[in-house]
Amino acid sequence: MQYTEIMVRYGELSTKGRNKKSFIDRLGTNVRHALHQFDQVKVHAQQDRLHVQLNGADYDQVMKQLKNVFGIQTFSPSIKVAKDFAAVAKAAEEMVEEQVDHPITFKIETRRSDHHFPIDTFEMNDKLGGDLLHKFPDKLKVDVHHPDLTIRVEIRLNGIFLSSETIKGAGGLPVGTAGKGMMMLSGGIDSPVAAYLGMKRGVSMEMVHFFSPPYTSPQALAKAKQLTEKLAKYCGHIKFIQVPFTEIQETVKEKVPEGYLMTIQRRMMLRLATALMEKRHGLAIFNGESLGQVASQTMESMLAIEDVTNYPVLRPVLSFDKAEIIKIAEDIDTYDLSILPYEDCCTVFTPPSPKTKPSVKKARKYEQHLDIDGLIQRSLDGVKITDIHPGEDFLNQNEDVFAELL
Ligand SMILES: Nc1ncnc2c1ncn2[C@@H]1O[C@H](COP(=O)(O)OP(=O)(O)OP(=O)(O)O)[C@@H](O)[C@H]1O
Repeated sequence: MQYTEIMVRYGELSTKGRNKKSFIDRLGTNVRHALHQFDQVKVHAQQDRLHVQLNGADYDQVMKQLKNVFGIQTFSPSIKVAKDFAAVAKAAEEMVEEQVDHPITFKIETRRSDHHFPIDTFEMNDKLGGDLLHKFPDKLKVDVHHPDLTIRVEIRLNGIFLSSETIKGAGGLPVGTAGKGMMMLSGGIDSPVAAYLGMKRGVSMEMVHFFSPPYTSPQALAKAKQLTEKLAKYCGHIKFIQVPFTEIQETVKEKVPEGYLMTIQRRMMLRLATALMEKRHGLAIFNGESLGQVASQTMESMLAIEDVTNYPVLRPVLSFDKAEIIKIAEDIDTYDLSILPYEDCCTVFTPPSPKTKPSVKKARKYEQHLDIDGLIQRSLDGVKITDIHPGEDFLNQNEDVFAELL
């Protein structure tokens, strides 16, 4: 079928009242970004729908990219024909010929925004339905309630559009409409899922990754970058901020009682994320914590850790079970990467029995022995930022070393 455009239906954003225009504009920009490799494609973001004019581009390839754009409810490959019944009938016949190879039920669903067109919706349904029944008596039967195939006809000012498939989009809100967030990305299973869910609600994420050479290897860093690459397809590109954490961890280990090692390390991470956010104009910190999953993920622990920041700390997977998180990780293709063997900076310095109910008072007291400002500043001085795009390869540069680990 020579489709001429993909018709895109908006999701939740159509209910956003005054903000609707900026949401639609942002979605248009995001779709243009996602389709930038198709030179001939033109994107028109209008009030009720977004139209992707193919101008000869491969519709399958275009739809594959569209599936990753948040803010899209559904989309349909469509064919534009002249405003003339014979042209409509010809295109509908071609659709049936191509898509129907055994007897099915069908209906025609017409919408008419051009009220000057002489055939109204009822007449079009009737006439086109009759035409198809006449042409395919053995293949088609009408069922207006639960048809196997619905042929949609839209009569608009600039032409008549026919479509028969409705494909589910990624849902959510366009990335960028909720502002910028700093995602604490570890390389485990949970934080990439949390990043995905945050982006799905319109957050433009920057990844913050703490690494501790020589306790953590270059592969652990490469893995976090590769996870970022997997997520970049939802927004075009993502800034990856790698933050050296060795000196902080060594100092904390030396000076803080074992039960509070993890709490103080997390407080330091949060201080760093806060400093980066202030510099980079973010609005909230995101992490992959799920309530009760491990010692640091109790409410007491969250309270003791969040004590060091005034920014919201958002946890998109807070109430999910591990199995539910894994299911999303599999769906977004981060799971296999996340379970590769690696040593996270937290795992290396995790005490055998961290406090599950640390107190804010004690955490503050133990930190009195640390040069907090100096440690934070030296870590910030070593920050490196990379812009990561879909398709980039970080792991295979380390293939041999990985093979040894497996
Ligand atoms: N090296 C790191 N760099 C950045 N963030 C980290 C790092 N380690 C932990 N975090 C953040 O702290 C959260 C909790 O980490 P923790 O290791 O306790 O839990 P987890 O359940 O294993 O999470 P994940 O599967 O995301 O690693 C992570 O989800 C992540 O947001």
